[in-house]
Amino acid sequence: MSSRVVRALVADVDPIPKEIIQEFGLLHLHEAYIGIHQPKNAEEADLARKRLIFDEFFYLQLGRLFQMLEGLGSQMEKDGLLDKYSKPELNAVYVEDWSNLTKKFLKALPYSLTSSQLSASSQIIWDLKRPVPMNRLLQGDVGCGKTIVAFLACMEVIGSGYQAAFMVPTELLAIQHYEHLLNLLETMDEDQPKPSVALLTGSTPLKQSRIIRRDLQSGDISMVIGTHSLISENVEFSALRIAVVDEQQRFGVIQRGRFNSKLYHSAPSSLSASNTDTSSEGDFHMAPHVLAMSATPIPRTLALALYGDMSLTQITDLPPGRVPVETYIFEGNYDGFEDVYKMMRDELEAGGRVYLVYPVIEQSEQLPQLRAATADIEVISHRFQGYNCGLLHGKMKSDDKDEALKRFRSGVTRILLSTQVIEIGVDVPDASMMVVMNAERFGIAQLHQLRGRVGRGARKSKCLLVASTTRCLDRLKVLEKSSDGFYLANMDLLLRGPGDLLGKKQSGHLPEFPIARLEIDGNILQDAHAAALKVLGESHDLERFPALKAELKCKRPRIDIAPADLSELDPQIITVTFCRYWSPGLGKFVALYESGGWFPMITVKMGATIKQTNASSAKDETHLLSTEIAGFMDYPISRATIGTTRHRRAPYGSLPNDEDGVHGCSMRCP
Ligand SMILES: Nc1ncnc2c1ncn2[C@@H]1O[C@H](COP(=O)(O)OP(=O)(O)OP(=O)(O)O)[C@@H](O)[C@H]1O
Repeated sequence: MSSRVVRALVADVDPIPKEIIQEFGLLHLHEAYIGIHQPKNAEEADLARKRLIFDEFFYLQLGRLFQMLEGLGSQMEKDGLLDKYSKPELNAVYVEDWSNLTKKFLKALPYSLTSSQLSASSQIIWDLKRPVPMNRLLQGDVGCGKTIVAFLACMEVIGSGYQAAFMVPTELLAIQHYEHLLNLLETMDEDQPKPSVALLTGSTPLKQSRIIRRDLQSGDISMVIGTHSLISENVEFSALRIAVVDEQQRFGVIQRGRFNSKLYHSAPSSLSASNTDTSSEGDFHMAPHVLAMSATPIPRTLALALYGDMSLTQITDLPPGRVPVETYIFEGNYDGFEDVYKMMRDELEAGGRVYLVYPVIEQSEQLPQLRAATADIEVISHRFQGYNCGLLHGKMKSDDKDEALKRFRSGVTRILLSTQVIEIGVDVPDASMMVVMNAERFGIAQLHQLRGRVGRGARKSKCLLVASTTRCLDRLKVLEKSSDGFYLANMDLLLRGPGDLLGKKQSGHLPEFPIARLEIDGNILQDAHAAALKVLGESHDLERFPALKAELKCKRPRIDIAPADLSELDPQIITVTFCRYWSPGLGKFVALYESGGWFPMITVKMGATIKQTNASSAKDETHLLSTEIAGFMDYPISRATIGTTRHRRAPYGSLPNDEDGVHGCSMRCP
């Protein structure tokens, strides 16, 4: 059968331009089809496979970039976008041209930025000065100093009179960042008005949170740090210009995207008096810039496949003076624990501070082999008399958690028994030892994160991983050998595949690749990305490559657009509702859009604002889903196609919640 099909193939079927085929050493598509079915030798089979994989990646990258270009107005913006992706190093604003506030903040830091931090900040500030919303992922190994880069970005927009929001996944982290920022602002020169900063979390008392919300709306507060409370509907900003999402892998695409509905409408606030900003009136209705930060390094291949529509910035160096954490693996038997306790005692006697990390808070009958934090505190206190022990876990009240961390930070407690609640972001530079109980319960990337809680100061630090059985020792050994998060992530990718590495939440957003395997085909993906940039660089709208354009169109989801009454549509405010199942019973729905792919693109009329609100006739579920679409609005928005749509499963990926392959996406006028 297959040989008959192969014989019937027309030779001239290749939509990819000849120059790309030559430059990237590809087989012609016809040869690839023959080669994959009837290879003459292994080399030909390999080349055929490479070509077919290239196509899988190429159309994905081309589709995303094409969508992004479509969303931009002028030729200059389009050139700018392609330039940004092809030569990111050229798009940087040097320190002299940062806003006065940012420069003063930089000057007040107790250290100099590393070269990676400086170049990341310069690239981000370049983006902030453009009238197109930034969508950037800042990656780096644990403890590399991403927070300060994000703070600088916030200062830049505040210095230009706008507001900044900084969202983190836990309260503990929110408090830590808040206090850190206040300390830094404290040391700044007095002659400059200082930004007012607020902390908003689920535990903020109602009265206080009302005041904060009022001041955010009026513009009296320039920056807010908090948990996902920041994206709740009742938080409104007067001029939100940047949303920083720390530890972005903890938030879904949906939550990140919610910032997009917090468009800014009003003129810049009081701090703009001293600004050097070049923003124009044209960005009046712009969605905020989004700076996502990821502490679990993701191999570049995966990042491209996952976030092909985001600019990527990596911090590749660590602050000077860091000594790599020494890692030791122990078996959790009697001798193993005696060795561990001995090392702990030595560390404490030498003035160090120790984290003990447990997989569970309380002992469980089902899993008696797991050591539990609360159950162990007596044992440890007894064993290490003379050293105060503290307890920290997710079930404690917010104030108690904060207090426990403060006591550890100040050295009142020298041993902190904790769960993985400390895994992300906790920064106690004097902590010098970490012991992880039942270490086999944690993934490699997670252990690397945990280990990153020590070795953050100049003191030499150690990490002791205690495994329950000998069987698990080998898997943990990779941590003994390497302290490079990118290397470990690559190992994880190779050993366990992208699904396990990313976890369910993130890997659900990976497109499907029938032939390619991300863990081994990363080079082809990079080539495909470069090829897509090249093609679009030569012809933004692909008019010069009609066969390619036609092919791309076939690869996008098919959409039937029903006619709708446009007369009532206010082009300034359009409400978007996303229904898993399209239902004509939901009232007068109009609109949505013409393309899809892995992320559907929402296109709205020039100058229009998408405001996401609750559709009045919608039930709860619809409302919930209505917020999901916001997650896809990471694009500059410029054009509208009005109608009601249904589309089939995207051939190169699927939409979240794509259970039956049929979606309805609707846009509704208010
Ligand atoms: N250039 C620098 N020189 C010296 N210390 C620095 C520098 N940059 C940051 N630091 C310090 O390094 C520590 C780690 O920084 P930060 O908390 O920003 O790391 P991070 O990248 O967010 O890491 P993690 O993901 O582990 O939380 C902090 O104590 C910070 O003050």
